[in-house]
Amino acid sequence: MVLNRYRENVRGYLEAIVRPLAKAGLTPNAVTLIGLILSLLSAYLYYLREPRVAALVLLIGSLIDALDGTLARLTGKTSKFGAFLDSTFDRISDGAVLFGIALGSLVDWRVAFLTLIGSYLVSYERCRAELAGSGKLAVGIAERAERLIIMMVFSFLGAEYVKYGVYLVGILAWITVFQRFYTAYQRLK
Ligand SMILES: CC(C)CCC[C@@H](C)CCC[C@@H](C)CCC[C@@H](C)CCOC[C@@H](COP(=O)(O)OP(=O)(O)OC[C@H]1O[C@@H](n2ccc(N)nc2=O)[C@H](O)[C@@H]1O)OCC[C@H](C)CCC[C@H](C)CCC[C@H](C)CCCC(C)C
Ligand SMILES: O=P([O-])([O-])O[C@@H]1[C@@H](O)[C@H](O)[C@@H](O)[C@H](O)[C@@H]1O
Ligand SMILES: [Mg+2]
Ligand SMILES: [Mg+2]
Repeated sequence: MVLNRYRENVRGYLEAIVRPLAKAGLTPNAVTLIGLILSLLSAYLYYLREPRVAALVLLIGSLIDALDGTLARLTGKTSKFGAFLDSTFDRISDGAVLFGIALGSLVDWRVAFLTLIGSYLVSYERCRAELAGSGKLAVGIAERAERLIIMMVFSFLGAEYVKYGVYLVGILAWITVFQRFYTAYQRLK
C-alpha cells in the first residue's frame, strides 16, 4: 500500500530505462521471463547461503518486474496474457525464493511454509475479490513490494539475519490477509 503510492514518482526513471529496450525490439513478455530467471537465480543463491548476492539479484529481478509493464504501456503492447504471465511468474518467484531460503537452512522450513501461505493468500484474496467485483484491492500493510524489500534488507545484513526477515514478512503478510479479508467483506457483502 505504501510503496505502491510511489509508482508514479519512479515512472519517469523506468521509462528512461525502457526506451532503449523498446528500440531493441524486446517484447514485454520476454522482459517478464528475464525477471523470472533472475528470481530463480536468486533462489538458488539463497540455497547456496549467499544472501547478499541473492538479494542483489532479486532487486534487479524486481526492477525488471517494474520494467515489463512499463515497456508494455509505453509501446501500447499491454495484453491480458501479459498481465496473467506477470502475476503468475510473481507467484513462482515468491515461492522459489522462500524454497531456496528454506533449502539453504537459512530459516526453519515450517516458518518458510507459513510465510509462503500468507504471501500467496494476500495475492489470491486480491485476485478473487477483484473477480467478484470488489474493485481494486491493493490494500494492506505488506503488499508484494514491501515483502520483497523487507527480505532484501535483512538479506543484505547477512545470513544470520535472513530468518528475521522471513519472520517479519510472515507476520506482516498474515496481518495483510486479515486486512484484505475485512475490506473484501465490506465491499462484497
Ligand atoms: C537512476 C537510475 C539509474 C536508477 C533508478 C532506479 C529507480 C527506477 C528505482 C526503482 C526501483 C523499483 C521500481 C524496483 C524495486 C521495487 C521492488 C523491490 C518491488 C517490486 O515491485 C514490483 C513492481 C512491479 O509490479 P507489477 O509487475 O505489478 O507492475 P507492472 O509490471 O508495472 O504492471 C503490470 C501490468 O503491466 C502489463 N504487462 C505486464 C507484463 C507483460 N508481459 N505484459 C503486460 O501487458 C499488464 O497490464 C499488467 O497488469 O512494482 C513497481 C512499483 C513499486 C511498487 C514502486 C516502488 C517504489 C520504491 C520507492 C522503490 C524503492 C526501491 C529501492 C531501490 C529499494 C532499495 C531496497 C534496498 C535497500 C534493499
Ligand atoms: O497482491 P500482492 O501480493 O500485494 O501483489 C501482487 C502485485 O504486486 C503484483 O504485481 C500482481 O501481479 C499480483 O497478482 C499481486 O496482486
Ligand atoms: Mg511487472
Ligand atoms: Mg509482477
